[in-house]
Amino acid sequence: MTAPGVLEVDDVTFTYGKKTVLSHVCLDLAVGVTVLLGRNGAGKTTLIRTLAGAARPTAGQVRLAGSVVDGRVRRGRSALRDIGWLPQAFGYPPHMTTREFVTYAAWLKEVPADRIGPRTADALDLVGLTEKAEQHLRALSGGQLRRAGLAAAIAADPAVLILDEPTAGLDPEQRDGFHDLIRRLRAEKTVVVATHLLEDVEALAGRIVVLDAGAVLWTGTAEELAGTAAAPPGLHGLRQGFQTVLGQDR
Ligand SMILES: Nc1ncnc2c1ncn2[C@@H]1O[C@H](COP(=O)(O)OP(=O)(O)OP(=O)(O)O)[C@@H](O)[C@H]1O
Repeated sequence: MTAPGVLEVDDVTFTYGKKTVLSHVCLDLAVGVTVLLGRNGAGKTTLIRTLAGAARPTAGQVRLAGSVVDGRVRRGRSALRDIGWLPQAFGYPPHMTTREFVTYAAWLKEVPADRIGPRTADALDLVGLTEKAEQHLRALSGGQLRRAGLAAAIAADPAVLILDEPTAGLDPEQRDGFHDLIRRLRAEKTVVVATHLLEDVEALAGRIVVLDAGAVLWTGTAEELAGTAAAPPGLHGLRQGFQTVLGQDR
């Protein structure tokens, strides 16, 4: 039996027609933060969608606590209920209030009726949107909207939280706020963050998985990444390390 919260990626391959976008990806994602780092087009979003059960692998499986994550209900309880997902861009009903949006997300994830109110309140509190709870989503700023999306993703208190480029397009202050939030969640959840920003890697630490051309090229810590370029940790060292790791592919 796998440890609770471990998302197993077992030899996952994904193709669009003849184009292979993920190739034999194997990962065990455990409690804490794992950063999926890769250049544009490396396959991060495709892997994220596969982890979230939004895309079914062409071959291989994703499993959570032994249940296959593919959108189908197995043994009466879908693994998807335990997975929260914040896509890069998400559609939202502009006339819904923030509270209605998060409440709806909790309902979709089948949170028991008497728990929906408290869970929604907790999620809004965690992302700092309690004061905006009765505002329409269309009135929120980009950063607030992203936080509303995060509140929706955590509304059912999932064991796994999957975030696709959560800090893209945010200003430095909003980005710091998001990093703080993720650091708070990582103690008890399996958090997977796809990014191409080394600032995210530096702020979130955790485990790094470098994805390139659809394959896992390297895994390790931030210190180890900088170490591949014999550089000290820090943004500059991470950049040098990332380039060194990518260069090893050629
Ligand atoms: N619907 C699709 N049909 C065909 N090819 C696709 C489709 N979606 C993505 N791809 C291709 O799959 C590859 C991986 O894309 P993906 O979006 O997963 O990468 P990414 O690492 O998330 O990139 P980015 O950082 O730019 O978001 C790219 O070459 C992309 O062009």
